Amino acid sequence: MRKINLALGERSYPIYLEDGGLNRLGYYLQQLPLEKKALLITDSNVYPLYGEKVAAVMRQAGFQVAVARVPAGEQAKTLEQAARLYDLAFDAGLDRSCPVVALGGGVVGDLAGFVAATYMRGVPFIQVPTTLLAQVDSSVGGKVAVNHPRGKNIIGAFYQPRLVLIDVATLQTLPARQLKAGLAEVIKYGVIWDGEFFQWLENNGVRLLAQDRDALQYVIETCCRIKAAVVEQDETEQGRRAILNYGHTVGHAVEALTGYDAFLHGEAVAIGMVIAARMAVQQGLLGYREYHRIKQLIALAELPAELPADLAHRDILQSIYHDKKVKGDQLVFILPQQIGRVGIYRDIDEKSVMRALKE
Ligand SMILES: NC(=O)c1ccc[n+]([C@@H]2O[C@H](COP(=O)([O-])OP(=O)(O)OC[C@H]3O[C@@H](n4cnc5c(N)ncnc54)[C@H](O)[C@@H]3O)[C@@H](O)[C@H]2O)c1
Ligand SMILES: O=C(O)C(=O)C[C@@H](O)[C@H](O)[C@H](O)COP(=O)(O)O
Ligand SMILES: [Zn+2]
Repeated sequence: MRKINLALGERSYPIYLEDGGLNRLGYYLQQLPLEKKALLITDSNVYPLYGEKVAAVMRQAGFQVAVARVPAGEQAKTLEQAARLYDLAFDAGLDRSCPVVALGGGVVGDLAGFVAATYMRGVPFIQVPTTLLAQVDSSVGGKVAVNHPRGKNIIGAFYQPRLVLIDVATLQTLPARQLKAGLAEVIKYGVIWDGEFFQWLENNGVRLLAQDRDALQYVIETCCRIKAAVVEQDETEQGRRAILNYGHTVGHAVEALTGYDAFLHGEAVAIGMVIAARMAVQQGLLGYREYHRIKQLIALAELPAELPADLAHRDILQSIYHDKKVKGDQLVFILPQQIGRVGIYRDIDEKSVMRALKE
């Protein structure tokens, strides 16, 4: 078992990385000051795989467990689903010391986290991520949210979990497309933070596609350490944390404009990362060779790199104005300066955006 401690002043929480760790969730929960009633939130795909096993482990640890299933996929990240989960929390008799446990990918984690943050103004929240994307990104750092028809993650909070338990064994059942989508956020860390990690990915990416356990463990731990370091510097994204949004300015627009359906989050972010890198070249910030390396690694991960032809660039531009990084009428982009370092640019004009959207 590997452990990372994410420290935010007096508040800190453990991130456990343990192959087969689902079996020890009860033990980890017993280390926390929790009342013994819990709401376990999962989705329709994850429940048959792990739901009852995790509920049994929690019951062996003395918890009364109510299990809630939401539909699988992005469409579940809504206020309507949150309202249904509040009812279930009431029915289960949860008080303010009773945990909400998220068992699933980033959608379950964001939705369950939003419910935990707002039910009775906040109850303990436990993250048990089961996709690569959730294990390397969404389960760490406290961003929780639901979508609004007019934008991604528009209704949410910063709400840290008490505990994150990452069991790489759960990735064995993850569909290949979902694994690849998680690689987008993995590649992101190489571009924004660690050029040597990026180079490791260039040399070992195929091992990840083949679900090489050691490679996955190394990547998950590396990404969690990077995310923890960034969140510790700027928990509520007043500045530096925005670098974790690299690729998301256009990525979120692609998701919203295609109905949160045609592209998985990681796929949309991959497109956004290439466009931001192209913009960096056009702005004279990044060399063409580095841009090409980013495009090549995204291709190695079998991720999309360009916008769908039927997506109007004007619509993307309009959607970007809803981005949460926007201040006033300033468009904000996270642009690579080299592989391993990005800058936050608040002075990007519409003409530059339209130029970068073109291949
Ligand atoms: N809060 C954050 O910091 C943060 C970071 C990145 C992404 N996100 C959000 O995360 C979401 C994307 O998360 P995701 O990519 O995990 O998608 P997801 O939660 O939709 O899961 C992907 C699919 O895989 C299934 N699944 C999950 N675990 C499985 C397993 N072990 N075996 C088989 N099937 C499994 C799910 O049922 C779903 O159908 C987006 O909404 C994005 O906005 C949030
Ligand atoms: O944790 C962060 O900060 C991130 O930006 C991580 C992103 O990968 C993630 O998709 C996040 O939900 C996007 O943040 P948002 O504030 O643009 O919704
Ligand atoms: Zn993301």
